[in-house]
Amino acid sequence: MSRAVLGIIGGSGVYDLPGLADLREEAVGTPWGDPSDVLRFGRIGETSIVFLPRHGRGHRLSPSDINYRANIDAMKRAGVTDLVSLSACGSFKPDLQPGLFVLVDQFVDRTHRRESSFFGAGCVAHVSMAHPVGPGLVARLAAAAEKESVACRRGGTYVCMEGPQFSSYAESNTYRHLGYDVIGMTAMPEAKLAREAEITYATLAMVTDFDCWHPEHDAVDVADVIKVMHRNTEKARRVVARLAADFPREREDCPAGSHKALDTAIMTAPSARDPALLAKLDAVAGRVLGH
Ligand SMILES: CSC[C@H]1O[C@H](OP(=O)(O)O)[C@H](O)[C@@H]1O
Ligand SMILES: Nc1ncnc2[nH]cnc12
Repeated sequence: MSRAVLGIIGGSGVYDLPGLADLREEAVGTPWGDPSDVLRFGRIGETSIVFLPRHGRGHRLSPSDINYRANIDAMKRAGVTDLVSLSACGSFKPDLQPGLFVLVDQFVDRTHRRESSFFGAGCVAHVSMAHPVGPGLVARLAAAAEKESVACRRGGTYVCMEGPQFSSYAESNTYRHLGYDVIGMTAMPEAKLAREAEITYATLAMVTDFDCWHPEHDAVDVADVIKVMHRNTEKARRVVARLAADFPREREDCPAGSHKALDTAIMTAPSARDPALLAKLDAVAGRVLGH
């Protein structure tokens, strides 16, 4: 058993987490480069919290320029066991309206210019992404939203596009006809890297717009997203505060296997492993590599 530490990654419009007790900031370096910002450490009740704004304070980083590996590695170094990702998203369903929160349970990765694995030449690993979010963490988020009377839908598929431009009408309709629920630009490779790092992950997707497919709504622009996020941010913070207040002291085993994702994932024979890559994997894979 290990002590539970709750990580929060803030997305568009969520650049801080007010109300953390014992707040301190630390620039955490990683072998993969610098995370998007300093990590903010604190506590809500007895639960340790680590907060990171994924685009950096002031929203300096575009989705394609975020160093997702550094962000997840830094969270791992900070001891994070469970990670909640807050994300603005567009909706493909008439009943998933702006203002609604969606606890997505599947992702489709359409990104193409991001580093999406800690592993590679010299240490090859294949983790399962069949069930990318932690069901226990999702259940806790759903309970927190309910207690805070924040409207929240459980389940849904988030398609992650490269961006930074929003989708064309043809793309939007294609995703809609494929049955996807929401669209954003950041959950991938974040969720994949969290799984490789054996961190339990969940996305709280906050609907801000109908992208550009809806005949009764204008095509999304940044002003729409900001307007809705101004209303969403306070709700998201309340859900996080409630989640933290009710969080267990010890890390719970994840039914999706996040806590032991690397048990059977590494293919490369010990004798064929690259010492330089193994050194970089000290935090992410230290449990199985014996660092
Ligand atoms: C400002 S609209 C597009 C932007 O918003 C979402 O960011 P995040 O997931 O970090 O909340 C979307 O993925 C885009 O990065
Ligand atoms: N329609 C949309 N497409 C991609 N990312 C988004 N973030 C918020 N709304 C979005």
